[in-house]
Amino acid sequence: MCTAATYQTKDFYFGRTLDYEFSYGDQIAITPRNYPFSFRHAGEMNTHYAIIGMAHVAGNYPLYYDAINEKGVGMAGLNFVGNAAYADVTSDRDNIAQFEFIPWILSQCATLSEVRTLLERMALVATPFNEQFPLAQLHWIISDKTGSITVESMADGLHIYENPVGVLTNNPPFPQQMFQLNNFMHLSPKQPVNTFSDDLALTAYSRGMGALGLPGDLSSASRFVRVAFTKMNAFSGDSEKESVSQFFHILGSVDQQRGCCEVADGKYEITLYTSCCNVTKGIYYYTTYENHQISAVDMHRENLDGGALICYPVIQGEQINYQN
Ligand SMILES: C[C@H](CCC(=O)NCCS(=O)(=O)O)[C@H]1CC[C@H]2[C@@H]3[C@H](O)C[C@@H]4C[C@H](O)CC[C@]4(C)[C@H]3C[C@H](O)[C@]12C
Repeated sequence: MCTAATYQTKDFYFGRTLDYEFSYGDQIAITPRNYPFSFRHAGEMNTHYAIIGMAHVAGNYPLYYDAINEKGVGMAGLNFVGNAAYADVTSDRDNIAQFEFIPWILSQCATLSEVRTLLERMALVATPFNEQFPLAQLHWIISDKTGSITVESMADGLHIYENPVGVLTNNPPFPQQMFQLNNFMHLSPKQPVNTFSDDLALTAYSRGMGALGLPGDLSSASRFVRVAFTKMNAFSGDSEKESVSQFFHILGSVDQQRGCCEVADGKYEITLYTSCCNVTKGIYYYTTYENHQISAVDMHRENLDGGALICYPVIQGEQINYQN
């Protein structure tokens, strides 16, 4: 399972948890402006906006999981297994392979409004990267500081939904996730008052009772409600450190601990990494399951006019700050 979220303070933040039982081998990859993209059905693109994100790099190609561009747009792909379906190539569309979707959008859109325009003539097609990497069944959240959309390519076509809550998890399809929030409209960060019955002396005997009923399990539907509640009520100072810290706390609400979600005998899904991008400033912060210290890569500390990928390894292993 995975969860993505946005957060606005002075700057705009975008990130995700990547939950799985194994890692594909990830790196923080910066695609500079003159890296040549060769799209399978949509031609060559030799100059474009710079991109930073988490990727598996295969044959010098950045297979992004989540990324932002230098203009302030963020995008993440999350599992949508059993529901994702990709189209056949047709002559009247921009045919973009599923693995090209993040580069296609982030290389040329400076705003969410430009994303919407580009999506009008795009089809997500079933062209795999290679035999080793078959199609990933995903859906996507795309955001800028003005809002978010969800993109779901299904058997009945490409769906683009406004995403007013700015979060995404996995199944079921997005309209169902949004609808189920109706069931939780009574939740509140404030203490409840007794509306149950005037004839009973019911009291709020503990802090936090306003959110009694918030689902605590790791299912995708429950994580959607939990992260939506946390994000919509999250409050922090607007400095960089306060914002980044608060963002990791928001996604911490859906953290997956090894042992709680068994996917096969003795195999467990865990939060492999959590990212938090300052989209405004082009900084990719992350923590991993084994390393709670926040690490960061700042795209603007690199020469973004280059033509070769710039990659940083994911730093693993707890960094403990001994005080004596
Ligand atoms: C496994 C990842 C999604 C994690 C997730 O959503 N887990 C939820 C599990 S569940 O549904 O709730 O059960 C996805 C996110 C991005 C994906 C990768 C990116 O799409 C980039 C390439 C795309 C290639 O087609 C396949 C390899 C790949 C490198 C993908 C491997 C894998 O499918 C990734 C890493």
